[in-house]
Order: sequence, then structure tokens, then C-alpha cells
Amino acid sequence: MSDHKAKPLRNDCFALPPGVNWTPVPEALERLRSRLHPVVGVDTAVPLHEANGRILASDVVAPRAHPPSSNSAVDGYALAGPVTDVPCALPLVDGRSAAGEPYTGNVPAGHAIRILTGAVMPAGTDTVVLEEDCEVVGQELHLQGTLKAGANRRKAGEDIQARNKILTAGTRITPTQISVLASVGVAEVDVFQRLRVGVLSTGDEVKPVGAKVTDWQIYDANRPMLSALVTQLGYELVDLGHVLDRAEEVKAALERGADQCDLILTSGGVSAGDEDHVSKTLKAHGEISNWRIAIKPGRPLALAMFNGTPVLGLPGNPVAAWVCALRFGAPAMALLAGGEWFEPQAYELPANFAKNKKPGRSEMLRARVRDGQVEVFGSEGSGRVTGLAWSDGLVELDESARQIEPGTLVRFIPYGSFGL
Ligand SMILES: Nc1nc2c(c(=O)[nH]1)N[C@H]1C(S)=C(S)[C@@H](COP(=O)(O)OP(=O)(O)OC[C@H]3O[C@@H](n4cnc5c(N)ncnc54)[C@H](O)[C@@H]3O)O[C@H]1N2
Ligand code: MOO
Repeated sequence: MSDHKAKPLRNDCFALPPGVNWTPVPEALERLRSRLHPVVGVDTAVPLHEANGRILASDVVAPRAHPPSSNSAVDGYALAGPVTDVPCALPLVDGRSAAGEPYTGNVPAGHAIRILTGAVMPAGTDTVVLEEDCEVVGQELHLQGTLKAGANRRKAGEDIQARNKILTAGTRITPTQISVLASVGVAEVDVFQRLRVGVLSTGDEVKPVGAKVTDWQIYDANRPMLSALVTQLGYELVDLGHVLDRAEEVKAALERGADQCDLILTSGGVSAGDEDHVSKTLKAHGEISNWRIAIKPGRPLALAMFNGTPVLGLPGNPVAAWVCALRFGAPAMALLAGGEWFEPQAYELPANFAKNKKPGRSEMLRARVRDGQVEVFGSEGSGRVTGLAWSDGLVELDESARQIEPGTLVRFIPYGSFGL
């Protein structure tokens, strides 16, 4: 294992040029992308069964070919060609080639041999006929119909050639990648250490689930939501708990976070109110840049460095926190974790709703697809958590969008496109 904080970020990495007011979403994304880089070290020789969800730290080259030898794709008979005149009858060689039990002899031209799926093609053979398409009469194979030379044979290396690159550094390992690695005998990989992401909630009105509450208090919805997001994206969660709107509490929590984490996600306390202590603390003790992003919901987003650790200050409203955590946080975390920055895959689909949108800002609507059309949640209120559970993704309307009518193509981004 190497040092965890491989290469720290610069303290001024989130600074905005003076005079910038509302930052358009593409510009905010580009800023983040260009200022962040991997901050985690590398775990070497991690066994494959522990590598799911981790990010490759080096390219992987195939130590052998796949398949390693020519073999049959079906159960049937392997022919030693050339066999041009069909119908015909070919003498059958004694023996067979089965998976795990290859035939070691040579099949003379014009002869056939029993073969099973996955078995190595015996020397001399080049084509396999399905057993359903032929008939064995005594020691002869009778062929009807047509015959295509090379049929039903999987060539050595047709999938992967030995010494070819099969996966690139920065790729997140999933079950499908594990299949490829295992197929060529890669038992261990170098992966980045898991990004440690701290999640902190703030607010005098906020109480943890399970606590006793009075009418003016609300349950902390953001910390469980963001914690689940961090875990599902494959990062290591550091629960920093909840703190009251008191400068010294916020500071102490950020100090704990900076000690234990590679990134801190906070929610609440980032707008301009009297009790917005996250912003104030970051200003007093760190380097903060309050990004005012031309997006609804989620316009106040605080980006800061605190004791050398980046802080993403998400807005308190749960929908805004969710949207910002996905749109800005997910690609940022991917990059910090050694993966690639990504633009989530969107699908253009007809709207089944109408909307008059203000120009000059992007809007993210909770959405889902039904019968090939995009529905949006009935309310845009960013405290309406029911819309989160209702949705399968987000519709992103860019700055220039104005009038949406039923049938207008809109960009639907499924939650899966953010890595969920
Ligand atoms: N004068 C202005 N006021 C506000 C502006 C603005 O631009 N000027 N922006 C509004 C927008 S948009 C948002 S979003 C919020 C963001 O404010 P904060 O990030 O400072 O968040 P809070 O004020 O602390 O909380 C907002 C809202 O969310 C609730 N909340 C907070 N934490 C949680 C939690 N963990 N779980 C569930 N709900 C939470 C909190 O009770 C508030 O209702 O500012 C607007 N105001
Ligand atoms: O970020 Mo606020 O309304 O945009 O919730």
C-alpha cells in the first residue's frame, strides 16, 4: 500500500475568477473537472474477489488468449475438410473430443469425429456440424443441406489476443469486468484505495432519525440519503454525524473529517442566512468559494478546502442536495477516486408534460419513463422528498430551454448514468 493522500489538491483549487456571478452548469462542471485529480493511493495485488467496485490503478494486459485454443461452439461432429459436395457420407474416426478431455490424434482429411461444446478442435478439423443437422449410420456421418467451412468453430484468440490490453486504468471494476479478467487468468489487480467520503449534516432544526422531536424539528433526511449514495457508488463512508449551527461545532466536525477523509460532503448552512455556519466556518478557517450556479434546484454550492481536504457544501433542501450530489458530486468523486470524470449518459425522449421554463438557468426535474415518455413529478419544491422516491432519474433542461410541450424531446438521465 502506498500513501493515502497521494497528491493533495491545491488550496485555491476552487477559486472563481472575480466578477463571476451565476455560473452556468457546463462551466461549473468544467471547472471542477479541470481542478480535481486523484487523491488516493494504490492497493497492489488485490485478489479478484475483493476487487468488485474498485477502480483500476493500472492497465491490465491479457497474459493469455481467450479462447486459448480453437474449440467447438456446439455439440456435434468436427469435420476434417475440405468437404465441398453435400449431401455426402464421411467415415467417423474412433474417439471423441470433449471439454476437458481433448482428442490427441489427428483427423485425416475427409473424416469426421464426435465433438462436444467447448472441446478443443482436434488437429485436422476446421468445421463443426450440429448433431441435429446430421445422422450417424454405422461408422459414417451422413450430411444433408448446406455446409459452411469454419462453421461453429471458435478460433483461438478470437475474443482476446495474448498481450493485448483488456482494461484501462481508471475503469471501475464490475461483475462483467471481473469475468473478462478471470477468463484470461488475471487473479490480482492494482486498484486505487477507496475514496473516504465524510458526510456531515448541520442545522439546529435537524435531528437524527430515532431521536425525540418536537414540532419545529425535522428529521435528518440528507445524511442517510448521502451516506447511502456514497456507499452505493463504491466509496468508503465516514459518518461525521450532525452538528448544531455553532461555529465551534462545525469547525470540530470539519477537523475530524479532514483527518479521516479524502472528501467531505456537508448539507445545509451554505446560503447567505444568519445561521449559515458551514459557509462562515469554511471562510474563517479554510478557502471557500461560494459557487452560485445557474441551476434549479441547487444554486448555492460551496466548494472549499479545509485543512487540505476538499469540501462539497451541498444545499440543505434534500432535493437540491440530491441533485447537486449527483450532477457535481458523482463525477467529482469519480475523479478524486482515480476514475474518470464523466458526463452522465442522457437519453432524448418525448415529454408527456408541458412546462414554461425561465431562460438563463438549467433545471433538473425529478423524472421517470413510462411507455417511452418522460413524466416529471407534480411539484418542483426542493423540500418534497416524495418526488425523490418516485423518480428513476432526472430531466435536465439546459439554459436555453423555454417552452416544453407534450412530445418535445427532453434529456432524461437515469440514476444509473450517475453510477447508481
Ligand atoms: N435569501 C436567500 N435565501 C435562500 C436562497 C438564496 O439564494 N437567498 N437560496 C435558497 C435555496 S435555493 C436553498 S437550496 C437553500 C439552501 O440553504 P442552506 O444550504 O443554507 O440550507 P439550510 O438553510 O440549512 O436548509 C434549507 C432547508 O433544508 C432543510 N434541511 C437542512 N438540512 C437538512 C437535512 N439534513 N435533512 C432534511 N432537511 C434538511 C432545512 O430545514 C431547510 O428547510 O436556501 C434558500 N434560501
Ligand atoms: O437549491 Mo434550492 O431551491 O435550488 O433547493
